[in-house]
Amino acid sequence: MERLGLVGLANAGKSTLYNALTGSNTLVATHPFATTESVVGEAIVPDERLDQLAELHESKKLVYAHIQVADIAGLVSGSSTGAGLGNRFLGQIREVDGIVYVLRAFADEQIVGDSDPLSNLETLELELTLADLGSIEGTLDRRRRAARADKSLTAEIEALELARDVLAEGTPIYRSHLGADVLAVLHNSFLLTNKRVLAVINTDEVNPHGDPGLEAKVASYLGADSVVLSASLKLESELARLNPDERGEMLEALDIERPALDRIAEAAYRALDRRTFFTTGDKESHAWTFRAGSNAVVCAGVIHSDLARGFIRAEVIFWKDLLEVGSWSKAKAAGKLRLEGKDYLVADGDVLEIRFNV
Ligand SMILES: Nc1ncnc2c1ncn2[C@@H]1O[C@H](COP(=O)(O)OP(=O)(O)OP(=O)(O)O)[C@@H](O)[C@H]1O
Ligand SMILES: [Mg+2]
Repeated sequence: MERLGLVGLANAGKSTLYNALTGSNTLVATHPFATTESVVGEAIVPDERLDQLAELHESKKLVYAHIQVADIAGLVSGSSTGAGLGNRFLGQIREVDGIVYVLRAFADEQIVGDSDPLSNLETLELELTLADLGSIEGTLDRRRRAARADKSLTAEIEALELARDVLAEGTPIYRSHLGADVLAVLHNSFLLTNKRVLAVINTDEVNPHGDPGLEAKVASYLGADSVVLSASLKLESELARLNPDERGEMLEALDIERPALDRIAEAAYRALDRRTFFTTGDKESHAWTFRAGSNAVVCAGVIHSDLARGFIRAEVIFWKDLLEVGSWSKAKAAGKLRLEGKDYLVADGDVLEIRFNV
């Protein structure tokens, strides 16, 4: 399962977000470095399409997609050289597939820390970039030594040098414009900045909608297709604890259309290139996760390896079309189910039934 790491300065609100996303109860405290060991939990990726499909078929069970979330110890300026909790948590960041920068914008004199999201972001990026620079220089040394006996390493060394130059300028790999061939080489280097990033600006409770101008600044800093969201994570964590009725009332009173948590989970899922197909019926409606660009056999294998092994064909209808027709059996009777073969590229939102024989 894909894992998202929450990265931020001490007291930025990472554990608050972690608890809200995963329904956990990890320590949230006003003192910095409350989190010393990273913890990993699972967050539901809410999906209204699944809700509607389940309603249509009166499914007894609903299974949402999930992503893993890791709460990581706070960074400080100098972390890459061992300050604060130092290098320990850098290893924890290495293990995640994508990073959520938690940027503090809320002000509270009782809680130490800087409330300027852009300067938060600069500090965080610099630490990750310096850590990458150190590790890539180590790799380069080793590869150069190995290359004396093995000329086939020349191309790899050139790619590493390009990445080193980018990092030395203070630019993280994710906004470096390095070519795909270089990125492919870097894949083996387990860098911290060679990952997808998202940013969450953690606002004051009185201002849950945030500041669009600030959001735009953070987005332009992070680069063209970056995702930046604003939320008061304290408020969100309180909302997450309410029952659905109370939550609905509260959201309405605060004029919040969708909880930020839902938007964060969904944006992270998409940023990690995850997509969803569904299976649905009276027993169960199920959201299955696949990597964007997968074909029907690969998706069949997500459900069960037997379905991939014995794949014959897939019956497919887009979720919206299924809702319009009224049910799977009506869609079948009306000839609205498409028959697709192994190579069919499954679309986000497709409803599938796999025909197979083992
Ligand atoms: N939007 C907010 N408004 C006001 N207070 C907040 C907000 N978000 C978090 N806090 C408070 O800030 C403090 C620090 O939060 P939290 O423990 O989640 O930070 P953290 O990033 O996990 O810190 P650490 O790096 O020390 O583990 C807590 O007291 C929390 O209640
Ligand atoms: Mg914490």
